[in-house]
Amino acid sequence: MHALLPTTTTLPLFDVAASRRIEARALAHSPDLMARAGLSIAKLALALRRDEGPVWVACGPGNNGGDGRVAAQRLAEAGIAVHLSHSPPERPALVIDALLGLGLNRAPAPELLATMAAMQACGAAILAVDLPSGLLGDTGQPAGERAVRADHTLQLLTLKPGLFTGEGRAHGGRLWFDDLGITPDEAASADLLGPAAAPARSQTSHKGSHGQVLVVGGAPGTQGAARLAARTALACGAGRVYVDLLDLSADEAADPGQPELMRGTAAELPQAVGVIGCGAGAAISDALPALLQRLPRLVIDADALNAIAADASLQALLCARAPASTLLTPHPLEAARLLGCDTVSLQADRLAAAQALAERFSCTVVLKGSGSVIASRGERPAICASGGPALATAGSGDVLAGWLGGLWAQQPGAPAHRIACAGVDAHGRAGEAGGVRRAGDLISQLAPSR
Ligand SMILES: NC(=O)C1=CN([C@@H]2O[C@H](COP(=O)(O)OP(=O)(O)OC[C@H]3O[C@@H](n4cnc5c(N)ncnc54)[C@H](O)[C@@H]3O)[C@@H](O)[C@H]2O)[C@@H](O)CC1
Repeated sequence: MHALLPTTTTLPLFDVAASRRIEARALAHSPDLMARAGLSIAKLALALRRDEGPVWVACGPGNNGGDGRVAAQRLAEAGIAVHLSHSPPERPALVIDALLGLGLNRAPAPELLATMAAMQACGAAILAVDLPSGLLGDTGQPAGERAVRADHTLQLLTLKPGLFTGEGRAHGGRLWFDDLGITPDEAASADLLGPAAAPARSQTSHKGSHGQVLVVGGAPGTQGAARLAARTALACGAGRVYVDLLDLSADEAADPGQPELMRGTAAELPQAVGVIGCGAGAAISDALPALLQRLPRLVIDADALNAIAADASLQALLCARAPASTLLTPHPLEAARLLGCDTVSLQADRLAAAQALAERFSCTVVLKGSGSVIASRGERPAICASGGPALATAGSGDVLAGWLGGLWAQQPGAPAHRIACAGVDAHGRAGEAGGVRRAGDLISQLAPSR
C-alpha cells in the first residue's frame, strides 16, 4: 500500500466492469483477497487516526462492507477501540467508510444518506475503502444527491477512473493504492498520465530544427490571450513563433513585451503548427476555412471551437482533415456546444463525452477541467492526474494551447494524442500550487519542465 500522487509513471486505470473481471479471475487463485484488503485498510487506519478515540467503521451490505469488517477485526486485535455501526460514537478518532464501493448501482436511500451525512459531520477524518460511498467508479459522479467526501481513499486491486476526473477529485481526498498482490491480466481501460520526456535538442540544432508555431487569435481587447499562447510556445522551445492578431494594424509589433515574437500569416507559413482561437472573438469564423484546409497541424481552442460548433460547414472541414493532425482543447461549456448537449450531462461522464467528441470530429480532444481527459479515435483515453484549482484563472487555457503548439512544432512526426498527453500533464504539474497561479507565472513554471 502506498500513496499514489504525484505519479512518476503512467498508470493503468480499470473501469468497474474490468475491475470485476480482474477480481473474479484473481479470486480463483487468491481466495484471500478480502483478508488482504482488510489488513491493508487497518494498517492505513492505524497510521491516520488522530488520537486514542474509537475508530468508527460503517459497513454496507456487500464486499466493500466485508473489507470494512475485516479491517475492524484487525484493528480490534491490535487493541484499538472499534465502533462497528451506522451511527457515530462519541468523538471518533477516524471514520472508515465501507458502505458502498464498486457495487454502487443506484442512488443511496435516505438511511444511507443519513449515515453518510453523520460521517461528514462527526469531525474525524474519513478513510474511504476503495471508493467514497455514493461515488460511481467509472465517472466520478455521485449516483444520488450526495457522495462521501473522504479525506483519504484506499483503492484496492485496481485504480478506478472516477477518482481522477470530474467530481471524483473533490471526493477522494488523498489517494492510496494497494494492488493486493495481483497484477491485472487485461489491458487498461484508460491511462493515468505520468510525465513525458521533453523533446530532444541536439548540440548541432538551430532554430530551424525546432519548428514554427503560428498563433491566430487576439481580437481587439483580448489580444493578451493570443500573446500568452505565443509566449508559451516560445518558452516551450519552438524555433520560431509568429502571431496573426485579428485587426492588428500592419505596423504594430507582434508583442511589444516579447521581441522574439514575429508577425506572420497562414499563407506565409504553410508548415507552421497553428494555435488558433485564443481570444479571437467572432472574427475567427472568416479565417477558419483557410486555416482548417491549409495548416497541417492545428491546436484549436476557445472562440474557434465556438465558431465550429455553430457552423456545419466548418465541422465538415474539420472532419476532412488528416488523421491525428488536429487537437481540440474545449472546456466543458465549449465541449457541450460542440456535442449539442448541456454541461451537466457532459460532466456526468467526462470520459464518454471526450470520446464522443473525438469520434464525431476525428480529432484528438482535451476535455479540460478537473482531471482533464484526452481522447482520440483508436487510442486508449487518458486522464491527467496533475493540476488543481490554482489553474482556474484567466489565461491558463491559452498557456496550455501555446504549450501544445510548441511541443508539436518540435515533434512534427508525433500524433496529436501523444502531444496532448505530454502537454496536458506538464501544464498540470506547473499549475500545482496553493492559491492561484497567474498565467504569466505559469509560463515560467512550465519552461524548466522541458
Ligand atoms: N471480492 C473480494 O474478495 C474483493 C472485494 N473488494 C471490495 O469489494 C467491493 C465490491 O464489492 P461488491 O461487488 O459486493 O459491491 P459493494 O460492496 O460496493 O456493494 C454491493 C451491494 O450494495 C448494494 N447497493 C448498491 N448500490 C446501493 C445503494 N445505492 N444503496 C444501497 N445498497 C446499494 C448492492 O445491491 C449490493 O448488495 C470493492 O469496492 C472492494 O471494496 C476488494 O477489496 C477486492 C477483493
